[in-house]
Amino acid sequence: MKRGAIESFFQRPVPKKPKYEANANKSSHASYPFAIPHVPASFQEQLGFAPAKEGKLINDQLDLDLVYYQPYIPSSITTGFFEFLRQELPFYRVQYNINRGGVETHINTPRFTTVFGVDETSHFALDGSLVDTKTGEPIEKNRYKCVPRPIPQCLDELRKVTEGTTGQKFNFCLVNYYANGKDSISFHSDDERFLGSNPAIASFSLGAKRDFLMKHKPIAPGDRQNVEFPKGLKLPLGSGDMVLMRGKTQANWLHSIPKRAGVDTGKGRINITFRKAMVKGGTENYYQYNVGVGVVHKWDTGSEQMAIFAPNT
Ligand SMILES: O=C(O)CCC(=O)C(=O)O
Ligand SMILES: [Fe+2]
Repeated sequence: MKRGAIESFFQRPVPKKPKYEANANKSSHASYPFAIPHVPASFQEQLGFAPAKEGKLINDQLDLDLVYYQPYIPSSITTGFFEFLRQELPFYRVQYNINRGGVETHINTPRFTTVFGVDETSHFALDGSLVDTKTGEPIEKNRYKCVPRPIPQCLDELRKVTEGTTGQKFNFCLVNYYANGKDSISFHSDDERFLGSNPAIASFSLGAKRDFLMKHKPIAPGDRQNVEFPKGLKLPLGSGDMVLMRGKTQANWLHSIPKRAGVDTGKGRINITFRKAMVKGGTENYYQYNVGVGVVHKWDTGSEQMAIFAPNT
């Protein structure tokens, strides 16, 4: 053995034992960089008890319509489910250029992202191929520039439970991983036309607690003159919580997860949103901004961080 090799062997961190029993079954698809295990059977069983608490309506402000579940996912599985998803999903750190008022700007998305699903015009057949929703025939080869990915079983089980609770249908699952307090999402609304009017979005939190800020969009002078400008909101999203945003919320409110410094900011947080895209532009948009064209990252259990995924290592 070469000198150095033995040292690095002993210095290599020992992977932590996972907090769950692995499921031997996996979701596989040509579009996945690697197979994604099904949710452990014990988690699946516990998901049957969701929502763990009744949702609280928050609709006492102008144009705001939220249901806040504190928590939605049973607390018995939140830590395990967080660790499972962090370890088993492919993640990306997407970069892109935008043109803001003639100025070309390079954006480094300040969090890890991944996305699964396809808009209403197509769906996945059992063999994993895409078929046209109206005709049931295979879609034309050039329908998408991106390669849509089916929602893996481990997220699809949560989607089904969420559809049951909310009475809404979802065909997309977006996942954010905030590695620490430096990762964030700036104020925005999910009001793209491809979601249709008054979209319902179910947004889950797992892992570290992070503040979710909401503020009303500016009201044009002369518009709604006799209404008081609504106060902002701060929801301290904890592991297992779910916020359902619906009605006029996206059209009128912005939301963000700001950067944070100090205690607890070294811990990771996963956000999962379920949405429904109506047209193919939604599929192109979601893959462009949440998968992109860059390298795949996967959780490294030894160093306990996202690492560039190299097959067969
Ligand atoms: O992380 C969160 O709670 C919010 C994520 C979000 O707003 C989004 O992905 O559009
Ligand atoms: Fe959002």
